[in-house]
Amino acid sequence: MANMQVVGLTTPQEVYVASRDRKFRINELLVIEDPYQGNLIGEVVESNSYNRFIPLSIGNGIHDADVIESLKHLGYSINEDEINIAKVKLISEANFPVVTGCKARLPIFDEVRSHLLKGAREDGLLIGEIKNTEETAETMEEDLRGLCEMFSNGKVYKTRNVPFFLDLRSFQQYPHIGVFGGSGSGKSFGLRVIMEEVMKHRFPALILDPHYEMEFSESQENGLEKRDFKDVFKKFQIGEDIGVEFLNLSRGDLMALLSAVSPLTEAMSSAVQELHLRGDTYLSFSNRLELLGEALEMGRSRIEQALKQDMEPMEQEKYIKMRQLFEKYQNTPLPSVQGIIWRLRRLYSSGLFSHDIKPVKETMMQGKLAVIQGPIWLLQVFSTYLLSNIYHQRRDYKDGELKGQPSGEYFPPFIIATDEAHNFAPKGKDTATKGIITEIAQEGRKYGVFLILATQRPTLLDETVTAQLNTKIIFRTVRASDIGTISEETDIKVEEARRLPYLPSGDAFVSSPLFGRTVAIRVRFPHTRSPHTQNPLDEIKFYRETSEDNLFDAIKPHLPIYAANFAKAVEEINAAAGANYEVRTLKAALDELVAKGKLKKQASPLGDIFIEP
Ligand SMILES: Nc1ncnc2c1ncn2[C@@H]1O[C@H](COP(=O)(O)OP(=O)(O)OP(=O)(O)O)[C@@H](O)[C@H]1O
Repeated sequence: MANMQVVGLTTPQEVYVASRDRKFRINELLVIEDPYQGNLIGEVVESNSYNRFIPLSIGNGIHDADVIESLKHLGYSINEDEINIAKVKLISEANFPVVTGCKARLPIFDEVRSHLLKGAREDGLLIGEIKNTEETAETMEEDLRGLCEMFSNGKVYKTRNVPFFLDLRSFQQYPHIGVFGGSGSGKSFGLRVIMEEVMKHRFPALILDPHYEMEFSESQENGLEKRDFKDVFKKFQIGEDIGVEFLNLSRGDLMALLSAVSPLTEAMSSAVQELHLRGDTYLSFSNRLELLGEALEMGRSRIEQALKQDMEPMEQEKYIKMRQLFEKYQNTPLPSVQGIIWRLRRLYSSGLFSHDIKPVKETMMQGKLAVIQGPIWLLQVFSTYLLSNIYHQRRDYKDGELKGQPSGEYFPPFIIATDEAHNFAPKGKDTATKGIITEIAQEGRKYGVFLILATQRPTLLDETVTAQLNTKIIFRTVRASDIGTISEETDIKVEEARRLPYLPSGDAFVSSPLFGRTVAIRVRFPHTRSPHTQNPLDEIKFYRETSEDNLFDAIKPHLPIYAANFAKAVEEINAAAGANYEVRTLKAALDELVAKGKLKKQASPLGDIFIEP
């Protein structure tokens, strides 16, 4: 075993450890054998190596002199040996400064189990591995070994480190999770892994998916273990599979929907207040608005005049209705009515009002993941309604149960996840969704409703919400303002914050009150992949090849093709290949097949002939 010793000045929080024959790795845990205080556990936060070619200087130099002095005392020859020095932070503060010169060593698993594993394994979401714990993992029990697959340098392999679990049971105490990281940092992989784990536990969940990437039916090609999630998630497109039932909208819901399209002016809000009536369907509400709009445009005298004309009874009825509306709502400004109308039309044309949220609820009731897809504006509109609806159903059920008078239909605890969370709960701006997300962030715990919010820009996320995210998973972050926010909002150490811009994709720090410190992890390789992982270059190649194959199959029966009967061939080939060639483009495509050697071209007195090679 490597020889390691505490060197230099020590404090109850921090020591330097030196070794001649072992390089220290950042975030590894060490046991410091203090003769008076017993064994103390510390974590390497900085690691340096020196030899005679590199002058010895540590950190800001304060410790130089006494570190060198004590190295000499301990028998190191500063000018000859390689010396490895680690800055080590004690995980729990010691009572006194650590004794200089005392021995340090790598821990066996049982000594550090409580710092690495929390909760029962069967309740854990297996997120990945704890960095630099190989040696300690060797003393770990068999059934904790090699639990997940990792991916590095193009290779997939079983982890050799201690696994990292997030304890699902502890969500009740520390409910919400933030996932932060810049572009390409591994945030989407991370979110995917979390959702896969949630599905493994059959915990009801929904995810808002503005990027159309949360698809779990395709396995990673190079994964070792295949896992099928096809039966435990369901994808819904807003406006196509799901929507909101207009009849069930409260006035508040309706206003939230309209304002999610574009913020409502005060005049518009009060117009909605007046014009939306209990029991309104989309048709009755929109008719009322359209007629009122027309009436306000015409004005009273022109309506009266129109009514004096001879007209069809239907027409007459319309003008009578317009007159009534005019009398009742004449003080409503026309631009407000028009503003509401176009917002309403936008919602209608999205298909939102042609469906309901039943399929989402059913999916969640069955302990599955509902993936909700749509453009971000529509997701905002829809999720406001959806989240309020299911959260309040859960809350009412639970409150009823507590009061001993169960009311309402049962709805299970659930998880809500989203990427681009700063769009749903932005700092300093009101959006339709912000209210409900803040409410869940603050009170969801009581009802077993948990948030997983991912964003590239933690600084743009509403502070109240950020403050409620107990567990934060932090990937590579480059922007100084975001590093600032992260430093303020987590217990991440200065040394770790400094490393944030350089973390490799897939590495992250997890800051969680459950661990009481930041844990450095690498996220496991997901079982499934996003539908966008195909390289655009491959996509083009694939498309070209398949369309060439299709064309070849379609022309085969027509070979040989003479230039003279090209026009006739085009029609038949288009019909057979479902294509849209013209004489000119077909000729070009055939020439390309000739160039590829799939066809041959012969010159003849009647023009070119294409034949099989
Ligand atoms: N846990 C991981 N293990 C191995 N490789 C990873 C891991 N996470 C990410 N990567 C690599 O980094 C790439 C980018 O990761 P990912 O798509 O998750 O980034 P991102 O942070 O979500 O970026 P964006 O926000 O732009 O989508 C992946 O395609 C993959 O090659």
